[in-house]
Amino acid sequence: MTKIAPSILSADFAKLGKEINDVELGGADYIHVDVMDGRFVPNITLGPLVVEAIRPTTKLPLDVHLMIEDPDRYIEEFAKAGADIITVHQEVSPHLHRTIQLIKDQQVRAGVVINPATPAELLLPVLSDIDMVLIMTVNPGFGGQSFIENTVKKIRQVAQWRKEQGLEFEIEVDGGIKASTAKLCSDAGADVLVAGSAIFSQQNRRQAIEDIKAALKE
Ligand SMILES: O=C(CO)[C@@H](O)[C@H](O)COP(=O)(O)O
Ligand SMILES: [Fe+2]
Repeated sequence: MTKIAPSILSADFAKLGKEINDVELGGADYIHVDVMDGRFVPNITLGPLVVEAIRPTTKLPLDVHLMIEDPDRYIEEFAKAGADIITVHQEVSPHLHRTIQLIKDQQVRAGVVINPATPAELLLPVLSDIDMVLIMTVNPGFGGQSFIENTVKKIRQVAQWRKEQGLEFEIEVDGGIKASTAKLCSDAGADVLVAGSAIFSQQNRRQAIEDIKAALKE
């Protein structure tokens, strides 16, 4: 069953706990937390203190997407704050095995993210070491951007490698996911769909989540 991970980047930050509760009751599977440093990406969002503050508000896994330079420096802090999954960008992780090990040392699920212009082949050396591959379907930094269709072939490629190698990592996609793009990704092999604006821009979050799930069945 395909999972839905609402991205709180598009939530009302003045009432984050309530927003998280709303999507949890609406059928979300993970809570996706976008951490941006104003360097790797132009935007600045939140840090471990906010992760710690939202941790008690939900039973769902916190899926922490680090869009920061030098992620190794902050992995332990995010883990202690309550992250269940930490994903780091390939583009800022020159010692990827070491970074993955740092995450696993914290008993947290480890994932690697690639930008739309980063070739999927760069994941091959670490595929057997990770719990998640996150394929960006927009350039990271902001919510509400348009889906880049050219990324779908990378989802298919990673899903094929997973099958050939008998691996079990999840494939997550992030950016521009709504009812019309969700099925493309899920048909290509994505197991977890991150959606920010498509869910939080709607008054009825349960309906927004159900609309995405319904589109997968068409
Ligand atoms: O990581 C990011 C953006 O960099 C995402 O998680 C966005 O928050 C997704 O927002 P939508 O494209 O779904 O509005
Ligand atoms: Fe994200």
